[in-house]
Amino acid sequence: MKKVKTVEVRDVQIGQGKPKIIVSLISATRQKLQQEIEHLLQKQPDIWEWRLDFVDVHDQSDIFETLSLIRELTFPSPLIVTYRTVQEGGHGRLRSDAYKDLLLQIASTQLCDFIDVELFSEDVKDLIHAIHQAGCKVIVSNHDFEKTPPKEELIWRLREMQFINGDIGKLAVMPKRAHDVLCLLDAADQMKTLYADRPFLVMAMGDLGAITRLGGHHFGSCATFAAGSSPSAPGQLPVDLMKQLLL
Ligand SMILES: O=C1C[C@@](O)(C(=O)O)C[C@@H](O)[C@@H]1O
Repeated sequence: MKKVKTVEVRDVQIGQGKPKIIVSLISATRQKLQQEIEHLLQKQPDIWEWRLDFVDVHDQSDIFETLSLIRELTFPSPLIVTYRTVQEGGHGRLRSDAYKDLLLQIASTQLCDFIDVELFSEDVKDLIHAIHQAGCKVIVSNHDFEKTPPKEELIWRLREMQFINGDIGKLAVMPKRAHDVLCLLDAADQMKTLYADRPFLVMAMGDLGAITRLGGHHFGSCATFAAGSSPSAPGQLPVDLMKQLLL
């Protein structure tokens, strides 16, 4: 087994100890986001994710003000900003250049710790490098909302995420049968045993995949996503339930 570098943000060590619980914020307005955060603060998630594809990103000064507020309310917990594209199950419709510009603008604000970059985005390696230069860490992600690709493909994607220098890799698939869940967990276990030199996380979505959200850490997953006011992906459980049920 390789030595896994942990990723540290203030006093949160990702890749060590308990799996970190990440709560996804999906409200569409600043006021609702504020209410959502105030409600969730008492549940003490480890990490926050702002799903930027749920808001209108055309007014950038508005986005930066909202980001600044989210940062203030959630600090010192680590904050991830994610703009999930429609190709990967989100609402984001920006074209490639605008997607890259947006992520770089966000990174340069220094108001978050991680930016999510989709593995199959254009010039992904350069984009990751530029985000690093701007002082932000990168979660490289890939989502298949239709199916679970074969195990070898899943391992290839996880390895590629670290090869292109993401700080953390993240893979989400949709299982159609129980065997798909086993396939994902098997891929994670092999990744952990043979290849991983940094943290990664995997999840199978939907009810069938819920077990991967609750017990994925036994197979190498460093964190798990929980729902804020409502789930940002199928199968997410509310934070408090997740805390009670983690296996
Ligand atoms: O990539 C992920 C994982 C996720 O899709 C899930 O299945 O929990 C939820 C998203 O908000 C996050 O960006």
